[in-house]
Amino acid sequence: MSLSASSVSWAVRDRLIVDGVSIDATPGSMVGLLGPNGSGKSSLLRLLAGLRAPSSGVVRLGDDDLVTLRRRHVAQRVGVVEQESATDTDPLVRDVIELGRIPHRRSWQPAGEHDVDAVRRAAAATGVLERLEQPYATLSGGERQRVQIARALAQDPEVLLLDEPTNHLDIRHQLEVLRLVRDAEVTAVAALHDLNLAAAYCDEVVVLAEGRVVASGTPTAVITEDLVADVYGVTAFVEPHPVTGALTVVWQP
Ligand SMILES: Nc1ncnc2c1ncn2[C@@H]1O[C@H](COP(=O)(O)OP(=O)(O)OP(=O)(O)O)[C@@H](O)[C@H]1O
Repeated sequence: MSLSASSVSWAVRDRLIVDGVSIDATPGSMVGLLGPNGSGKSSLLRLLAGLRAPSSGVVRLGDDDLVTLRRRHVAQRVGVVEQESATDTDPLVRDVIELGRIPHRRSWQPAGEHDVDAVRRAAAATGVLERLEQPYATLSGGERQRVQIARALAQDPEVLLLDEPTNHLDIRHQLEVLRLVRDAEVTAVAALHDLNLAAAYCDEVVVLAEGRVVASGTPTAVITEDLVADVYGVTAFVEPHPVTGALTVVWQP
């Protein structure tokens, strides 16, 4: 399923946080949102998720304007992994992942066999199967992040929106999570800070600065030494890796 934004803006009081952004995530593709702190990545993801309505412009899920769709219809199709997910109860890991099944159940229905299977599959895919009976609050930061990704996968979404899904993870789990998202049959949009990971896993990247798109396209076309200097204000060397050929960004300290 495609997800697109056309000239989407979002303002708080007089300040435009997202300013006329257009992006197009084609079915099955993985789009990376790049840009410095405060450039509007999380705000844009919330607009794409329908958690906020744009001040102007349109977000479309498939052919439909997101604001016209019922919440449940969206929840059955769009999974969201936000940066911090606080809970005010003390659930087990199993309960947290099972939340992903709620949009697929009638309100009075308890979890069925299909739901239990979906939870186990998502937990196995994210490496948290052994943690299912552990209180969520006692997990490490990286484990919590993987449980949140498991919750979104258990939702069996067609679109997955992820806000810095790798920021707490060790390198093996960073690679595993991005591989999982790329290989899942979903359209994914992920805010990422690591340009090397974005280049390795994204079909397209969109670079934001002060709420506006300053570049978009394939990682190789977009992630250049000039762009890094302009957008992040740092010097980098961008070259194909001598062994793998992958685009590699090395920082000048
Ligand atoms: N509800 C709000 N009220 C006021 N300002 C807001 C609100 N939400 C976001 N902002 C501001 O909008 C700007 C963009 O924030 P956002 O979280 O979207 O950036 P980001 O690119 O995700 O940043 P980071 O990389 O640090 O996570 C920031 O300056 C932030 O302070």
